[in-house]
Amino acid sequence: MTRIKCCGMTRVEDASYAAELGADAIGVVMTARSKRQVSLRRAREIVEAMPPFVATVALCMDDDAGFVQEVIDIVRPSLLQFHGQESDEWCAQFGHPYLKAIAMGEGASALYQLRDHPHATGLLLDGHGLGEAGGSGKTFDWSLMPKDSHQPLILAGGLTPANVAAAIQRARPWAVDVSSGIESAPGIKDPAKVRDFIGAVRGTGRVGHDAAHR
Ligand SMILES: O=C(O)c1ccccc1N[C@@H]1O[C@H](COP(=O)(O)O)[C@@H](O)[C@H]1O
Repeated sequence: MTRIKCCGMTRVEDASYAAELGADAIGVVMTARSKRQVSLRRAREIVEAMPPFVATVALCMDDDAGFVQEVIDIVRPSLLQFHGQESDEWCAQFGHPYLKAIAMGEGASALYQLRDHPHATGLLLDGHGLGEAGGSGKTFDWSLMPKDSHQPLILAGGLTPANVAAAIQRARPWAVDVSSGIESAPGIKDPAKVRDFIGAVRGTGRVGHDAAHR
C-alpha cells in the first residue's frame, strides 16, 4: 500500500478532512521562504487536531537551528522535513526524526544525494533542480526513482489526482507527497481534489464522503 502525505496545510479543517479520508500524514510549512508558511501557533493547532495514527510533518528550509528547535518544542510534529541544502550532520543534530528532500530536477541525480543522508528516516524526492528551492510544483522523470534504497522513498513534485496513479506505477515509491496538486489557491485545499487524489492512490477512484459532506 502506498502511503499518502498531504502537505502545506494552513487550516485545521483541511487537515482534518484529509485525515478523515485516509491520509497517513499531513504537513505544515514553517519556513518563511514559502507562501504557505503558518505560525508556530497555527501549526500547533493543526497538529493537535489530528487523530491517532496520522503523522504530522513540519517543513523547514535552510532555517536557523534556533527556529527548528522552536518548531520541535512548540509544534511537536512527529517528523521534521528539511527541504533545503541542509547536511546530514546538521539535520541529525536535533535528535528528532526527519525526512530529507532530494532534488531530482535539472542537473540532479539521486545517486550521491541518497548516500549523503544516512540519518534521515525517509528521503523525499522532489522535482526541483540541484541548488534550486523546493516546492516548485514540478514533476521529474519518474523512471529515475532509485529501486534499491534501504530508506523509505517518498515521491513528490507536481503530483495531482490525474497523474498520481501513473507516477506510482512508474516509480513504485513507499509514499507519495502532494501539496499544490490538491489546492484551489496556495495553502487552501480543494476538498474534491483531496478526495480524488486519495482515491486515485488507493485505486478506488473515489473514497470517503461526498463533497457535500463539508
Ligand atoms: O509547499 C511549499 O510552499 C514549499 C516551499 C518550500 C519547500 C517545499 C515546499 N513544499 C513541498 O514540496 C513538495 C512538493 O510539493 P508540490 O506537490 O509539488 O506542490 C512537498 O513536500 C511540499 O510540501
